[in-house]
Amino acid sequence: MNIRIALPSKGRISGPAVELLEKAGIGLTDNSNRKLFSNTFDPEISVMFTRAADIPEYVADGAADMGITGYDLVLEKDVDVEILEDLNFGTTRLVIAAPEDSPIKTKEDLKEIKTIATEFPTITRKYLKDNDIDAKILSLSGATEVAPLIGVADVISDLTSTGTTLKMNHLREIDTIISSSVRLIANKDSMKEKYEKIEEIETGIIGVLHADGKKLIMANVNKNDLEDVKDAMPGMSGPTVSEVYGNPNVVAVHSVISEKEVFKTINKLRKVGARDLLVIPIERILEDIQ
Ligand SMILES: Nc1ncnc2c1ncn2[C@@H]1O[C@H](COP(=O)(O)OP(=O)(O)OP(=O)(O)O)[C@@H](O)[C@H]1O
Ligand SMILES: O=P(O)(O)OC[C@H]1O[C@H](OP(=O)(O)OP(=O)(O)O)[C@H](O)[C@@H]1O
Ligand SMILES: [Mg+2]
Repeated sequence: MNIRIALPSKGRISGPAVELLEKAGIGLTDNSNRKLFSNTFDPEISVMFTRAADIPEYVADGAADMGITGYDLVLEKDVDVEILEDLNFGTTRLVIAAPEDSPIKTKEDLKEIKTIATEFPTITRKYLKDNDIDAKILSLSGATEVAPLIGVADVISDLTSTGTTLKMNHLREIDTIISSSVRLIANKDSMKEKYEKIEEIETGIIGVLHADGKKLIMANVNKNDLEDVKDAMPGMSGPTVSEVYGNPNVVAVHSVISEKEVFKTINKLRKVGARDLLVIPIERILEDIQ
């Protein structure tokens, strides 16, 4: 069962997409720059590199069985693909923004606009229609922020994440059209014909997402201290307690904890008598550990 996955060839989401596949065990065997295709460690899985914006169409028409790209781009292309997972990177919002000195200050004021400049005409057109705003769309392919400054549009719709670009261009947010992040998508026919393999890939990726920000913490404790140690472990699944061979008074405990809890937990554990503490990175979690 051969599966082809479309990955972004450049831009901010390209590196993280490749890294996610690698962590899921689907490393690329030939990732030299500018290659359009690569095989992976799994002989049934290959990847193709294209612009992020083209991935929704390639997946929809079956040129690729699966893809990794932004939700904004899937909506903009208005194609029918299966959205499998939110991959939690490339997080951004498509917003309407107006110059700081413009009379357009609130969503209600948008009724007054004549032109809106955007790289996302499809999504923006739908927003205008849903909100009864009668304005012309100026479709641009980048640097949308300059449009109001040079007088070709009253407002823009553009992506923002930190807000720096809007601020630098003296633009003020008026409304959020959509929130977006990177998604794992699949072709609908492939979902039927190659479900088993697609599910394997999805499971591998989910495992990496679950492991994100988690550590395995291990320690030896005297049996007498076990209750205190259990209380000190914020454990998502436990803690798990195992016998230490040859030492009947000591047990080993381990637990999966959030990275943020590590410092506090180690200190607590030491105070209640835990020793031989280990904090270990986790690559993948294949169970639903809560
Ligand atoms: N400032 C941002 N913060 C987070 N994600 C973003 C940001 N800008 C764009 N993205 C997301 O990155 C994805 C790819 O965008 P795009 O193809 O424009 O790549 P890029 O990193 O902007 O590179 P380039 O525009 O130079 O090709 C889109 O889904 C988009 O939502
Ligand atoms: O809120 P911020 O963190 O400033 O991010 C927003 C900016 O990021 C994107 O541009 P990008 O860097 O992709 O450049 P581009 O316009 O050339 O695609 C987007 O089009 C905004 O201009
Ligand atoms: Mg960009």
